[in-house]
Amino acid sequence: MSFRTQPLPPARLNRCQLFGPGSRESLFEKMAKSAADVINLDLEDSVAPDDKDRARANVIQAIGDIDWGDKTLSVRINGLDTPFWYRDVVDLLEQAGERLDQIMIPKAGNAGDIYAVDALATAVERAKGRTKPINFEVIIESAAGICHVEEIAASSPRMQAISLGAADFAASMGMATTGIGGTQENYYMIREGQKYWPDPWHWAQTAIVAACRTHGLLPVDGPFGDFSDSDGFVAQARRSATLGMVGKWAIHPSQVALANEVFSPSESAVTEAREILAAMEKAKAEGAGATVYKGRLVDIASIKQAEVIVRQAELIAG
Ligand SMILES: CC(=O)SCCNC(=O)CCNC(=O)[C@H](O)C(C)(C)COP(=O)(O)OP(=O)(O)OC[C@H]1O[C@@H](n2cnc3c(N)ncnc32)[C@H](O)[C@@H]1OP(=O)(O)O
Ligand SMILES: O=CC(=O)O
Ligand SMILES: [Mg+2]
Repeated sequence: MSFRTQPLPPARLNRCQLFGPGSRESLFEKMAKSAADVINLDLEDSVAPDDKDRARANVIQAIGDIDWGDKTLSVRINGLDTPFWYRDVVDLLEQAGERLDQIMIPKAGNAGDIYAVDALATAVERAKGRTKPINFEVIIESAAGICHVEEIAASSPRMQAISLGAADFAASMGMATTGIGGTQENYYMIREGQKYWPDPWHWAQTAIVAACRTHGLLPVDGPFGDFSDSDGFVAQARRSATLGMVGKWAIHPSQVALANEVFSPSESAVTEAREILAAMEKAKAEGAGATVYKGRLVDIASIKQAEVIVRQAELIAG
């Protein structure tokens, strides 16, 4: 046990991040009116190379023109291996105004990548007298990224969240699939003639959760490409929530309500968590560190588990 206290992540909702291409401005109002907690206007992989300048200009215009309510507003910039990213950072920070909360850095490979964006963002903020420092969120979606996830999580005080990007991650790892997230047909075990499909994303997710929890960031599950498969989306999201992730991307509006539902604790879970806290209060008053709740052990660790659920319920209640 370390003597350091584990830092809490930013106290804001991140149950669903809705993405839309910066080149499709007809979607922006719809995104703003959605029930997503976070909006990601994309300048990266959903925008064709010839459309990058137009998409950047659209996004800058929309950040100022549209009422985004109390959503966290984020723009995904282009990767550091492209000629586009520095212009994304400079123009966003010089022209987009203070409504922009966050920049999403894709394909981060090590802490140096975040340092580079931090240095540029800091220079532009100082030059322009921007008073609200821009936050960062990062996508882990490469072999290098997952190898260096802990140093990436620790890389800058601007860091708020890390997502798993299943599509690029699969490509970088050389995984034999074109699916984006979810169950993979050929990733199965067999016992007595029965097939069973484990989760190929599990280890990368847990590595991200551990890095995020160590450094007080929000761990987020990325895209689920087959937006016609709502059962598959929910199953993936439930696994992510069970592992400690706080939310999931939506790449289509049909996924927003599903993500919000999975990442909001149910009434019965909140009631049970509150009852566990009450049972432990009673135990403490009686000088005990452990007691029995509904026939099972609860102890001081159970308080921390219950608090995770109650904290999320309180955030949702506002
Ligand atoms: C691997 C990655 O990097 S994922 C992240 C980057 N990718 C993206 O940002 C892609 C985001 N998603 C999209 O671009 C689109 O949803 C697509 C291309 C997948 C599908 O688009 P469409 O064919 O227009 O979808 P569809 O016809 O089902 O849309 C239904 C309605 O939802 C709207 N809609 C579609 N996508 C979005 C969105 N992302 N946000 C808000 N509204 C949307 C449509 O405008 C349409 O509205 P209408 O009923 O008022 O006409
Ligand atoms: O950027 C997201 C991904 O899955 O790749
Ligand atoms: Mg990607």
